[in-house]
Amino acid sequence: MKKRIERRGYSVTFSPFSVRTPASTANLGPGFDSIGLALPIFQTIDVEPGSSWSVSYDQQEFQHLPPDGSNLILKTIHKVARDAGMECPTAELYVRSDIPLSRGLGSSAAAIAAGVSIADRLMNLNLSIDEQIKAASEIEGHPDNVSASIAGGLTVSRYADHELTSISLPVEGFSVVIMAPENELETEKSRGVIPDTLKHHEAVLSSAAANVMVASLLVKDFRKAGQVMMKDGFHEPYRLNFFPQFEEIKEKSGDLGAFAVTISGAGPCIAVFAEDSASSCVSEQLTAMYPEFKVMQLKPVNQGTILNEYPSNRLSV
Ligand SMILES: Nc1ncnc2c1ncn2[C@@H]1O[C@H](COP(=O)(O)OP(=O)(O)OP(=O)(O)O)[C@@H](O)[C@H]1O
Ligand SMILES: N[C@@H](CCO)C(=O)O
Repeated sequence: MKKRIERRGYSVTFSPFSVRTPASTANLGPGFDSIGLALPIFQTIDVEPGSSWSVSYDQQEFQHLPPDGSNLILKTIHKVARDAGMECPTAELYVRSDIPLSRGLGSSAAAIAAGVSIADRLMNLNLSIDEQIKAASEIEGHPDNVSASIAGGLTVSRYADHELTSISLPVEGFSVVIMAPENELETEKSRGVIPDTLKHHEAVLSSAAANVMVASLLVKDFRKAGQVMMKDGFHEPYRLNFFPQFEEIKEKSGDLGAFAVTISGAGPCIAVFAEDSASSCVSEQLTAMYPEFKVMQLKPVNQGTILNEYPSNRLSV
C-alpha cells in the first residue's frame, strides 16, 4: 500500500516499512572500541510517509527522548542525506525498543544503525554493509557496537580517519548472561576515566589478548577465550570504580562454570560468557544470588539489521 505525500510542490511516495536492529555488547574485554557481538534484544521502527518528520516511542522509559531534529535517529538520517547531497523524503517513525538506554547494550548504536538503514531505504542509496557501518561509525565515533547492530554476529572492526575495515563472523556454542543493574551509566562518563596514553608493551599485551580471543571464539575453544578475555588492559582496570561488584561476580561466575566475565560496552551491564551447556545454570544461579540485577540469558544473533517492506496497521489511507 502506498501513501502519496504532497510536499513543497513535489510528491514523494514510498511504501511503509520497518527496521529491526539488535542490541550488542562491545569490547568483550580487550577488544576495546573494535569488537562487538549482536544480542537478541531488539529495537523495531515502523516507518511511514508523513508530511513532516516525527518520531514517537511506545514505551514510557523512552518518552524523554527528543521528538525533533536533535533525536539521534533523525540526526543520523539527516547526516546521511547531507553526505549524499540529497533531500530525504519525510517520514513518521514509530519506535518500540527493548534495548535499555545507557546500560552498555548499544542503544545509541542501534538507534544510529536504524537511522542509516532508514536513510538508505528512503533515498534508495543502496549502501553496502561496510558503507553503512562507516556512516554509523562516523556518528558513534567507534565501530564496535554499530558494526554488530548492522552486520550481526561477532564483528571485528577498525575505524580511523574516515576509513573503515570490518568483518562480521558468525558464532555459536556460547551464550551471554547479561547482568543489568537499575542504574544508567553514560558512555561519555565511563570513557572519561580511560587514560589518553598507554605504555607500548601494555598495548601489545592487550592487543595480543584480543587477537587470541577472536581466534578462540571462532574455533570454540572457550577455555582459551576465557583466559584472554579477562586480560584487558585498555579500559576495564580504569573503570572498576563504577563496578563495585565486578570482581566478586567474576569469581562466582567462574565457580558456576562461566568462561569469562567482562564489562558490557561502557557498562554498567556486566556480560558473563558461558558455553551453551552451562549457560542456563549460570543464569539461574546468578539470578538467585543477585536479585538487584536483571539477569538475561542471551544467545548471540548472527543477523544484524533487517528491513521489512510491509503495509503498516497504522496506515489509514
Ligand atoms: N532509540 C533511540 N532514539 C533516540 N535516541 C536514542 C535511542 N537509543 C539511544 N539513544 C540515545 O543514546 C543515549 C545512550 O547512549 P549511551 O552511549 O550513553 O549508552 P548505550 O549506547 O546504551 O551504551 P553503550 O554505548 O555502552 O553500549 C540515550 O541517552 C539517547 O540520547
Ligand atoms: N567501546 C565502547 C563501547 C561503548 O560505546 C566503550 O567501551 O566505551
